[in-house]
Amino acid sequence: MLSIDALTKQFGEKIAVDSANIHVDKPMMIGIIGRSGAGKSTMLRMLNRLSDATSGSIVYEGEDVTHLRGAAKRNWQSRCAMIFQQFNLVPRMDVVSNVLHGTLNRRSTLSTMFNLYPQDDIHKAIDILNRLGIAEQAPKRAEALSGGQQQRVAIARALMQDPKIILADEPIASLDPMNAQIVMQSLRQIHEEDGRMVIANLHTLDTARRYCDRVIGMRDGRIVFDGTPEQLTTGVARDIYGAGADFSEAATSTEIETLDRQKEFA
Ligand SMILES: Nc1ncnc2c1ncn2[C@@H]1O[C@H](COP(=O)(O)OP(=O)(O)OP(=O)(O)O)[C@@H](O)[C@H]1O
Repeated sequence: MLSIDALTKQFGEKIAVDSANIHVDKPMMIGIIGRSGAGKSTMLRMLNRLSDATSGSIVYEGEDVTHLRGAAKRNWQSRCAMIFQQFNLVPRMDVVSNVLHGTLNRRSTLSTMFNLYPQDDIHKAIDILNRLGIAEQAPKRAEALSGGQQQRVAIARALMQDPKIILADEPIASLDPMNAQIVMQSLRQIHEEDGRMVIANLHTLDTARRYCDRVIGMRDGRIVFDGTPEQLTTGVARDIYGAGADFSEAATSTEIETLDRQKEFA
């Protein structure tokens, strides 16, 4: 389904991603972990073609997407929608319009200029917002929402494109533990109910373990681990993070589990 072979990105002397191989044969939820600078963002950006690979290939369902250009590249980008740590919404625009922005790729310049959206798209946007539990926020300006709500708007915008793959670059890094949990649950729900593949860069181990079917560990541009959450032992994690014997998992925790424990005792 998705084959990444010897994918490499070089910035001058720096090899940000070094000959990465990832093969995925069915839609799953994949977490990419590793310390800052390990190459996680560069990997997702190459997948989405925001950044061109220096060498190697990305093949999705038999189609080589590594060198697509023009309309074919835009088509690929709408099949693998990306969400970001900082949500990338238009702050002063209302929530529905932000979500409808997800259809820009397939709308004419004229309808875009005059902000004309087909009724069907508006209904679809509201349905998606409803599904993510934020339909009542639809008329508000994006900037009036909490971070967790804004990230769900960003997910809704991505879903407008009906993507096969959702790429999430540190989707919860700016959120408090409660909102982080809601956003990760939304991504998991989209994966389970729609069968979409989700690939998320996560800077915390517990989140990857808890929500993902498969975890990929990167260190200095290389994939040093690819396995199930169960296989991700503390020893393996120490290796991924390049930490010493004093490595503490708590140092990479979003405290989601702590939050759950608090709920249990409440
Ligand atoms: N446009 C660029 N020009 C030069 N070097 C870059 C560029 N983008 C990334 N790098 C370098 O490539 C390496 C990998 O960066 P990348 O952002 O992919 O890592 P990351 O694992 O996502 O880290 P973070 O979590 O901090 O974003 C880093 O050393 C970074 O400095």
